[in-house]
Amino acid sequence: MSGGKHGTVLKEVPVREAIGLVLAHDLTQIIPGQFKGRLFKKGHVVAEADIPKLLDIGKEHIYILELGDGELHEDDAAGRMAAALQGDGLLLTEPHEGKVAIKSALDVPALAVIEPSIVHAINELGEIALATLRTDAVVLPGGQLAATRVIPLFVPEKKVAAVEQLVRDYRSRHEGRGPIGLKPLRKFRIGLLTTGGEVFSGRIEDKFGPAVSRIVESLGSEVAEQRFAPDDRQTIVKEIHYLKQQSYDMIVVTGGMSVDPDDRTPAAIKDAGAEIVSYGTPMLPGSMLLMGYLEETPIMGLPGCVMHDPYTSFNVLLPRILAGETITREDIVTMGYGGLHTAATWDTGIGRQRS
Ligand SMILES: Nc1nc2c(c(=O)[nH]1)N[C@H]1C(S)=C(S)[C@@H](COP(=O)(O)OP(=O)(O)OC[C@H]3O[C@@H](n4cnc5c(N)ncnc54)[C@H](O)[C@@H]3O)O[C@H]1N2
Ligand code: MOO
Repeated sequence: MSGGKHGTVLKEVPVREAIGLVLAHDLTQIIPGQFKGRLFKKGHVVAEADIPKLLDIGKEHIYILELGDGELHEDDAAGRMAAALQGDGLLLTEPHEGKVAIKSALDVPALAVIEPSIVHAINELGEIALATLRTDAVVLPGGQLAATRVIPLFVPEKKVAAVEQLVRDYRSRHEGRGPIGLKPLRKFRIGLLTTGGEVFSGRIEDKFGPAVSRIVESLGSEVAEQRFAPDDRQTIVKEIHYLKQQSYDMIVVTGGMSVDPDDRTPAAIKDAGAEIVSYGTPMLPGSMLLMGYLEETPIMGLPGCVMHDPYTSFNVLLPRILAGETITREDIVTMGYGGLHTAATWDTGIGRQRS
């Protein structure tokens, strides 16, 4: 018998003597490659047939728990933290093994909007955990963006009250908005201009159109029209003006973004009258990307890598634009830190070395 700080009583009972007793928490089974999840639910009354299953998952003893004053069971604590964090467009799962998932309730993709300082302050409290995606990550319909978790089987209620207070304070400073939220992506109709003499003449098949469409459609938007131009500055300018005339929500120009004499796109985007936020983006792949605005219309120049690299600066910026954000020079500048995606790394093993 061991007493918790606030009078909680935890009693260890050998599994073979536990028939008829009530489980104090969910019990997890893991079969690598096949299953990880709850084998027994909190509150389950142990029956004789359960004994071999309990022994199979390594349980020689089970806990009988009597919570003291001022303490919360892991499931209740995780549930209360998640409830404090819940806001528009979010839904919570049932507490499970001391954990609650916070998911998107939206039927469109959305941008995660997460305040890191509050996440840090909550985790600073200890014994409880809040894990989130990084802010600006894309959350698909029904996708998860955060989870609350309690580390011990029971925690002082005042820890949970401290989380609730942190979130309340944040909300009062931000018109009721919580530190974890979603910005739905709008459905954009995009005008696409593909440059390159080798494509224009039919020498090679266009691979940019399908690549851009796939990315754009995965976020719920569409390429409404695709035009083609040779590597001629005046023609590219004329085509950009044509797309602007059609009132598309955004203009994307592909190819001709680097340093060859035939790379006319950046100069043409400027000549078309665009305000250039940045030509050059400190991220690899996608360093030759251009971000600008033609009046209020976002315009991007996409380098060749977008055709064949699965994750480039286009994947970082496009969701933010679809969420209605205006990209600033500072947004571009800060992409360099953490922006190297071409190296083979130990944690993913999926990167490739490029020159
Ligand atoms: N000396 C340097 N070389 C390169 C630099 C650099 O800064 N200095 N930058 C590199 C980076 S980063 C990229 S990305 C690539 C590509 O840049 P571009 O956007 O200028 O691409 P292009 O030169 O127009 O074409 C490259 C390659 O891709 C083919 N292509 C282009 N468009 C299409 C299309 N619609 N469908 C199919 N294939 C297409 C094109 O035929 C070329 O083979 O430059 C690096 N090099
Ligand atoms: O713009 Mo390049 O893409 O860095 O590969």
